[in-house]
Amino acid sequence: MSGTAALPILDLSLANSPHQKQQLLGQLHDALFNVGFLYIKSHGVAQEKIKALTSLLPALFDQTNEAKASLSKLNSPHFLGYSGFAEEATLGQRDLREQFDFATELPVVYDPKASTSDKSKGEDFSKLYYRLRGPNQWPAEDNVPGFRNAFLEYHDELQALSYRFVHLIEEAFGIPVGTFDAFFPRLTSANNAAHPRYVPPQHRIKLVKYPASPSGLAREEQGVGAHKDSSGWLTFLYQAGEEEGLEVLDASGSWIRAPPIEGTFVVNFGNAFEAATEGAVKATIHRVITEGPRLKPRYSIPFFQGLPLDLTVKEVRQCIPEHVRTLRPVSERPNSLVSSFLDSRWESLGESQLRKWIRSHEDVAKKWYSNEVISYYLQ
Ligand SMILES: O=C(O)CCC(=O)C(=O)O
Ligand SMILES: [Fe+2]
Repeated sequence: MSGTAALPILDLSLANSPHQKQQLLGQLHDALFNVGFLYIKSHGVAQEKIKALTSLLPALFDQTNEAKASLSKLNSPHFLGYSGFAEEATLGQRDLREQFDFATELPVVYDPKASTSDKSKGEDFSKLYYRLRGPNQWPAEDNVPGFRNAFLEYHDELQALSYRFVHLIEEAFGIPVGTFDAFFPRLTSANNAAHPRYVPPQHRIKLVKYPASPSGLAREEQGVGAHKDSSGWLTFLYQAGEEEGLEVLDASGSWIRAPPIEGTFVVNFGNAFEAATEGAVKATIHRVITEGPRLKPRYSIPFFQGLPLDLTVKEVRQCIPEHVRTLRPVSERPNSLVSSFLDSRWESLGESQLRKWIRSHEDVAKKWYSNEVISYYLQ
């Protein structure tokens, strides 16, 4: 049974007034360290850009099966593209949803033969995990007119929001604004000239459809099983429409509903964030269920803020003072912190991401990666 205890809703416009900002930072501190899940409103993302993308979701999913199959993730060593209904599983059970995985539109960089002279410029793309980075599979413009443009504009808005929000987190942590900026170098010519220490990250955006179930269900069905987000640093989830289903596990082990609230995004923290803060901020477990009749499909759009693939959790930790990392007593830190990040083999984000994608999409992995690589990451 799920509860209805309210999750915090933070009004980001309070950041514009020096007086009210302290109130916002106090609420953010509480949401970070005590709740691990929150809504944000007045977030500055233009409503018409959200609408431009969400209004195309029915057309995107209503493409013919043939058109969708032509965009299958199987075509992509970057694990980008379409996964059909119930093709993925969480906790050994099928997730009753279909989805498109998109990302920041970027060219392939992986170069297994990168020379040492390239390395001296900080451009060594020989590591296998750089193969995760690459371009999207776009639907044909005739099938979903305007999609590419709407997606790219939405992406840019969300990227900007995610960087603004990281600045607020820095303030809530009591560390200088801009501490994490090195992880998010902007893709500008000026930056390229200066060779930033890290390669700008690729963010991932999933477009998800949970079907209608007009007759209701005898028992709860799994839209997506209980999980922590493993794709990024922060997640900004847009729930399009009024259909419910998202639930969050609270500290006492009860499921709390997180229904769509107009004009908001839900924000939560990924595994890397939990590992970097040594569990002071939790990657809160959440799931999507279908309970009873749902007359319309439910659409959602999680934006997973990426990090540079060569960044290690140790490097991030060095930017977070000990007094922040130890805010949660050892006894309350989640056991799952013995996550892949604490195994030195997967310490860099790229290693842990490649492991995650190979484990969750063995069919794609088999097509693009060697048996040796697959068995290494499946151990
Ligand atoms: O669809 C939703 O509301 C949440 C989806 C989700 O948690 C995920 O894809 O990681
Ligand atoms: Fe999630």
